[in-house]
Parts: sequence; structure tokens; C-alpha cells
Amino acid sequence: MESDETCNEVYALLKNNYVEDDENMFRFNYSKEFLSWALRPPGYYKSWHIGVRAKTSKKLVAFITGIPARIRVRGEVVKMAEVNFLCVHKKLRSKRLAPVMIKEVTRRVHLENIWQAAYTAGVVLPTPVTTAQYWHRSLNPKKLIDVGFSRLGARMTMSRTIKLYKLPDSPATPGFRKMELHDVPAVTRLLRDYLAQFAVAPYFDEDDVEHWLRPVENVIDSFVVESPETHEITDFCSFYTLPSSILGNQNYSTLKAAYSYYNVSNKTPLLQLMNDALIVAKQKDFDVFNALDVMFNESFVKELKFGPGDGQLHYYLYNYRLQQALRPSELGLVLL
Ligand SMILES: CCCCCCCCCCCCCC(=O)CSCCNC(=O)CCNC(=O)[C@H](O)C(C)(C)COP(=O)(O)OP(=O)(O)OC[C@H]1O[C@@H](n2cnc3c(N)ncnc32)[C@H](O)[C@@H]1OP(=O)(O)O
Ligand SMILES: CN(C)Cc1n[nH]c2ccc(-c3ccc(F)cc3OCCn3ccnc3)cc12
Repeated sequence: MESDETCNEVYALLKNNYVEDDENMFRFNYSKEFLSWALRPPGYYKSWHIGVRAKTSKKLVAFITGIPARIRVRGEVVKMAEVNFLCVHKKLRSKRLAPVMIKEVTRRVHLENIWQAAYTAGVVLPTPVTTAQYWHRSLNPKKLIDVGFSRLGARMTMSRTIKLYKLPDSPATPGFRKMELHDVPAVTRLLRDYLAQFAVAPYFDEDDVEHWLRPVENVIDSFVVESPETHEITDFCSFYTLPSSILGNQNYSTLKAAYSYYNVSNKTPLLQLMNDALIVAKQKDFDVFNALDVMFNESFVKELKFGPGDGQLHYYLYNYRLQQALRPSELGLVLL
């Protein structure tokens, strides 16, 4: 088991050296409990959590991770490594350390007889399978404008903007409630059937659903719609917590962001389900709710007052050739 001390070192390396937006105003600040959740799913390999320490100082200066995942690509379920958290300390950039990290995680994945990988990046690398746009829905517009995340619209006042993004105090859908452990079997059935309609998606069993979708405070929030009449679970929505450090602002240090994860709309219209997700995210004091235009997300972003982000997220498969490229709407995979 990685020691607490090592977890602290990984947290600090990422907090100070991980992904920033194009204008270097924000940097992802994954929490320790989030990293523990993200890196220890069922069947994980500790050997796939790879760090490099400086020779004399012993300081952690680079990191890369893999976790095992069953990914269905069209009709075929493939055992893959999901590679993530590639990070080289800012002082050691452009020394070709990244290819070394990638080669080493590849070598260790091969040792477990796994030959494919999936990953995403904001940068263009040899051959994305698809490219997703990200969208942001303001929940705390005053703070977002104060920190420079968004700008006051033309001919808009601050009070008019606050009113524009105002949300009801509680969800509209009858039977909308927090997911609990006993919902795992029903949510597994619901999610597996729903994800079957996308060309690429995770193939979750009940252990996966228990790990990835059961609520964990400040990490993952998930909700079910339980029909008040039949007590059947008809719908599901979830979002994960990923704050960003605000670089160089006097009044605020952290942006509290929710990221749309997996949502299943069967009986409840997706628009209403996602509006309820926005409502509970606002209740939990998130500043912004983010979503990629994967799955059916394009169908609600405009109507629910999301604005387009200023970048893209490219999806990659390693050592797996897809006959034809995908549209983001054919993608049922969200990586952390
Ligand atoms: C069968 C299993 C297979 C498993 C493996 C599958 C593949 C997994 C692949 C990994 C998936 C990770 C997914 C993931 O974690 C999610 S994407 C987030 C990546 N991390 C960050 O952006 C954090 C901030 N940046 C850094 O720490 C450094 O800039 C990094 C470490 C990014 C590059 O360090 P550096 O000091 O700036 O640069 P050099 O060492 O001098 O190296 C330059 C080379 O690195 C290529 N590069 C740059 N960014 C990359 C990126 N995001 N993926 C892949 N490659 C990337 C670049 O194209 C160039 O290649 P080329 O010149 O040869 O063309
Ligand atoms: C996915 N996972 C691999 C992390 C990751 N790596 N590279 C990235 C590039 C963009 C996004 C992203 C995905 C969805 C979204 F709504 C906003 C995003 O970035 C905004 C810009 N930003 C960067 C840091 N702080 C703010 C994530 C990532």
C-alpha cells in the first residue's frame, strides 16, 4: 500500500505541476481522497502507480499511473489500461522525461498481459479517436467573473447575470435521491443497458459500479430516480468533484468544479435530470458544472445555459485500430 506520506507527495506534485488551462490561470487540484478513489479501483495494480525521485533530494519529480478497465469497443470487450496523471515537475520539463514515463508504464502493463490503453489529453498527439468539446454552466457567476473564469456578458449587469443563472432550491423530479449501496444491482443493469448504445464505453460489473458510482463525500456524487409508485430505479446521474487552484487572485484560491460523469435517462427527460444535477451541485456550493459533449450531453448544454469552453479534450486508444473515427456522441467513456 502506498504510504500516507507518498500520497501526500503525489498530491503535492500534482497540485503544483499538473494541468493548467491555456491561459495559466487555473491548475487542477485533485484531492488526496479523489486520487485514492481514482487509482484504487477493483483489481488495481500498485506497480502501475509509477513515480520518479530525484537522486540526492529523493523528492518526487515525476508520476504516471495506469488502472485496469474493461472497455467495450463496438461489440468487443477489451482489457485495457487507463493511463492518467502523467506529470513532470516544472523544473524538469523538456528533458524527454515523459517518453521515459510512458515507456515504463507500457512495460509494466505488458507484464500483466494487457496490450491496449485508453487515455485523454488536452494536447493533440498521434491520432485521437475523437475530440470532445467541454462546456461550463455557471453556478456562482459572481465568483467566476471575479476570478476571470468568465466575463460579464455585453449589455449585462452583475445582478442580471446572477438572476440568469439562478436555480430552484430543490430537484424537480419526484423520487430523486442520493444513490445508496443497495442501489448497486439496479444501477449496474441501468448503466450497462444505457452504455450499450455507444461505440466505446466502460463495461462495468457490480464491483465496478460500487467503486466508481457510490457516493464518496467531496469525490463523487450520484443520484437515482426511484419511482414513488413502483420503487423501480428509472434514472441515474452523477458528477465528480475536481477543484482547480486559482493562480494569482487576491480574494479566492480555489474554484470548486463539478464534472458530469455518467448519466442515464430512461423515464425522466435528460434535460430535467441534468437540471436536477445542477440544482444539487449548486446546493453543494459548486461554482461551476462542467460537461463534455460526449454521449447525449450536446442535447442539454445550450438549453441549460452552459457556455462553450475554450479548449478540447482528445481521446486516444493505444494499439487499437478503429475502422472509422468516432463522433463524440458515440463515446460513452469519461476519464478523470
Ligand atoms: C499497452 C499499455 C500502453 C500504456 C501507454 C499508452 C500511452 C500513454 C501516453 C500518456 C498519456 C497521459 C494521459 C494523461 O496523463 C492526461 S493528459 C495530462 C498530461 N499532464 C499534464 O499536462 C501535466 C502538466 N505537464 C507536464 O507535466 C509535462 O508537460 C508532460 C509530462 C505532460 C510532458 O513532459 P515535458 O517535460 O513537457 O516533455 P518531454 O518530457 O520533454 O517529452 C516531450 C514529449 O512528450 C509528449 N507529450 C506531451 N504531453 C503529453 C501528454 N499529455 N500525453 C502523452 N505525451 C505527451 C510530447 O508530444 C513529446 O513527444 P514527442 O516529441 O516524442 O512527439
Ligand atoms: C481528463 N483528465 C485526463 C484531465 C485532463 N488532462 N488534460 C485536460 C485538459 C482539459 C480537461 C477538461 C475537461 C473537461 C472540462 F470541462 C474542462 C477541462 O479543462 C479546462 C481547462 N483547465 C485545465 C485545468 N484547469 C482548467 C481535462 C484534462
